[in-house]
Amino acid sequence: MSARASQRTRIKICGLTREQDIRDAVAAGADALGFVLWPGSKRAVDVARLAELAACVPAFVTRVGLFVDASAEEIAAAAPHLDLLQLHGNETPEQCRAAGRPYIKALRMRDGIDLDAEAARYHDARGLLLDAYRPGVPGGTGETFDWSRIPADLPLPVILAGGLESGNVAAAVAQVAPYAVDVSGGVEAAPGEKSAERMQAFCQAVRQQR
Ligand SMILES: O=C(O)c1ccccc1NCC(=O)[C@H](O)[C@H](O)COP(=O)(O)O
Repeated sequence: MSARASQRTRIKICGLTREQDIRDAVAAGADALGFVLWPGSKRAVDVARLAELAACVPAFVTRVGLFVDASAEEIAAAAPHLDLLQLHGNETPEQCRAAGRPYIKALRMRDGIDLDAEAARYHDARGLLLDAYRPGVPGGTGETFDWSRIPADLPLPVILAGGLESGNVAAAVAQVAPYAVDVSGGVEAAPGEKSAERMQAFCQAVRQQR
């Protein structure tokens, strides 16, 4: 599927830690919800908490588990509560495949990254999530990157991430026409605590554009 297909933009809200935030995100119109299984995150949940939160997600909303260089055992323990993996570390294509689950590969936009080559390496990914690069920080930086660096004809769906919020997401969608947008810090009241108003504003801004 072309990353720039003319269809509605999917919305993923990442870093959910509270049941009410899940209800508010779904009411706002989120298509997918992300749960951070990396213990180093301010938004981390363990598998027991993931199980509780995942049980609150209604049908037809995708439960995405975010991992950073996790072991196969760690992924397998969480997988029963997830629909999709988001592999956000330095996982090789072989490690991604070894998880045996549908996955999206997060790529941080370091200088010189060749997205066409990365798309070929991760050809069986369900999409490429493109995020800002800050050395030593695996993700959730709240920073944008230069969207003009994204080739127009990538062969995988593009999930645009990094520093999006209600004030810039319409411009991002207009410029990149991604398959989906991903937001975490831009819809928070505090780390790990989403704001119903900010999620509403974000989803409305996306919908007004495409
Ligand atoms: O959220 C984190 O703490 C995190 C930690 C390690 C890897 C990824 C992490 N978050 C990723 C995301 O929340 C999103 O996929 C994306 O990076 C957007 O984040 P933001 O810039 O805050 O909107």
